[in-house]
Amino acid sequence: MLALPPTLVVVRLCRSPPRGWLKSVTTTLQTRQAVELHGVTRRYGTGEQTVTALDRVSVGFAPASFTAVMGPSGSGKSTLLHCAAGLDRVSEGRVLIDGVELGPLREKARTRLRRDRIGFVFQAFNLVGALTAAQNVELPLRLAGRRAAVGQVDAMLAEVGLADRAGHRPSELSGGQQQRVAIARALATRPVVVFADEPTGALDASASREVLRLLRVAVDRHAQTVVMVTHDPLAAAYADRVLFLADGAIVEDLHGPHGAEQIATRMAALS
Ligand SMILES: Nc1ncnc2c1ncn2[C@@H]1O[C@H](COP(=O)(O)OP(=O)(O)OP(=O)(O)O)[C@@H](O)[C@H]1O
Repeated sequence: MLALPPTLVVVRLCRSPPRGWLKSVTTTLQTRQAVELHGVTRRYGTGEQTVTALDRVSVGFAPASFTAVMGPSGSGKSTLLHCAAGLDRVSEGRVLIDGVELGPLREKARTRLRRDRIGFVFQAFNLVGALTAAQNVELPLRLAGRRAAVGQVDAMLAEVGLADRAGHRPSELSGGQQQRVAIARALATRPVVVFADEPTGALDASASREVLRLLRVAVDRHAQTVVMVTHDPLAAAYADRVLFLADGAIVEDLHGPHGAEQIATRMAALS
């Protein structure tokens, strides 16, 4: 079957006299964003204790793009990620994943959408300690009520270079290997978007490079969208775009690949 690109096709039909026949058909092709935030505000607390963690943020993340989100501590990076992923409710504004607006969804539908279209990678790996690497990778499929196709889990593990570790539990793997299992798990359902919160924060330089390479492969080979929070300019240099946050707002949107030094310079200038 022909795989259509993720585009939104808007067809406008205009009725016109005298016979009510179709006068014109206008077809507009417009690229749909994998993730969209429109005027998103997130406040915590009430009264004088109110903290505005995100302040009217509007941003879109294109299909098959890799974005790094940077900014000083407390600037709203994790809040942005959690609101975009539907893990946190927004105070104002709208969030769309793959064209579906999260706001009106009930919790069950929201969970299903997260399960089917979103992958997560966290700094702390968050693997299930009692399960093997293969069982961890298969978990999101099982939670979605699906069974992995024959060889699917092995293929995912091979893709992250861990074909020979399928039967190992997380405690028997290094930090870098655990994070690679977490990436295989995040990608198992072939989600539209992968949100990564400091995925290299707990890793050494060589394990970090491998994790970032795998996220890059998800974008370049599988056309997935990656949004990654990081403090590390070296990690951000793997992205196509760097968003800088300050006080809950986007203060710079750097497009195109940039070197780590350039990113570090921008970051220093903004903080
Ligand atoms: N559940 C919460 N209750 C109250 N305030 C919160 C909550 N979560 C975040 N905040 C506040 O919102 C602001 C943004 O927090 P957030 O965690 O998004 O920042 P961050 O840029 O990810 O920081 P860091 O780099 O330190 O992880 C901070 O001032 C934080 O204290």
